[in-house]
Amino acid sequence: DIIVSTHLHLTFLRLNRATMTFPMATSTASTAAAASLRLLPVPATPSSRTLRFSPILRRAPRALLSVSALSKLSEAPPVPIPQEATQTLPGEDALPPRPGVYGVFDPAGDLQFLGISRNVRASVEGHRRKVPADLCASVKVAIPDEETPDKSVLTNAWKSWMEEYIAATGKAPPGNVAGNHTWIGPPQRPADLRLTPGRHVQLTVPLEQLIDRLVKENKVVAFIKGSRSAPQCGFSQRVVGILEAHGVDFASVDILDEEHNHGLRETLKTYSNWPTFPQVFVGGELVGGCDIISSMAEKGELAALFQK
Ligand SMILES: N[C@@H](CCC(=O)N[C@@H](CS)C(=O)NCC(=O)O)C(=O)O
Ligand code: FES
Repeated sequence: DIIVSTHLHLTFLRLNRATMTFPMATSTASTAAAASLRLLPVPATPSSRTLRFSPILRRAPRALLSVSALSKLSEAPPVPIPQEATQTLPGEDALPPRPGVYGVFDPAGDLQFLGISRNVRASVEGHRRKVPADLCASVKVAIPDEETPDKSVLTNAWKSWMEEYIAATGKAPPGNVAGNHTWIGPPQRPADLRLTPGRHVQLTVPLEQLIDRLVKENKVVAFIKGSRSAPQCGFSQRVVGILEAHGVDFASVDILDEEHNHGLRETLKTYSNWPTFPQVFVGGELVGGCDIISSMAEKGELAALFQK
């Protein structure tokens, strides 16, 4: 339910605080701290749009629905989060199950993470379970007036809080810095490719033809034992590790997946004239298996190979 992406580059928008409008896509003011950040993309919205955000005021749930300016991060009231997972979270007035932005603070009051969520309450609950308790002592929340706000409304509110924090401290919250997976976990790996939809579907073309198309349509393909996220053999695991460490954008095919790749294990040996797995193809040609890829990596030859 957390929709913050850590893979995309962020450019900050200058915020016109007098009118509380965000001149969209007009400014790329980035700070030194922002340069080291890889956070949310700037949504391509053509014109200015007015944000209507209100702070969560404890014991004043109606304030949620009033139309007022987005509270500043520094001024939003903190909602304490009980440390014990068995203790219930503060009420839905303070922590609503609604779309919004939130900042999580450690016991010293330092901001650890700024998030966007379609359900702020559920996200905070999730963090409380997964993140060490000493990072999660209180939360500040801003919920838009609309029940189902546009993603750009949330994104802009998040940016405004982030901008305020960076202006005040010169750095991003630790949990939002690229590579920190404490709060939103590591990026998902792409799924393994499958030659067929399943054994129930009768093939109308020979398997060789499917292999041929697959290795020609995908620049780099690794045929491995097991899936990319859970290789079933040390040789395959090693090759996946090397490709990932080099940031190679590659497709993987599990030759042990008899349901979707039935017959591939033997047919590929004939197709490539290579008796073992893994097999790495680049531009439709077999480069080699584990030994070859490992030695190329050691000699620093992989970058050139994958640039071709
Ligand atoms: N020296 C090989 C090591 C890989 C290997 O020996 N693979 C074996 C065991 S996983 C294999 O694929 N055997 C054929 C088979 O299992 O069908 C390389 O560089 O890739
Ligand atoms: S499956 Fe045993 S060495 Fe690869």
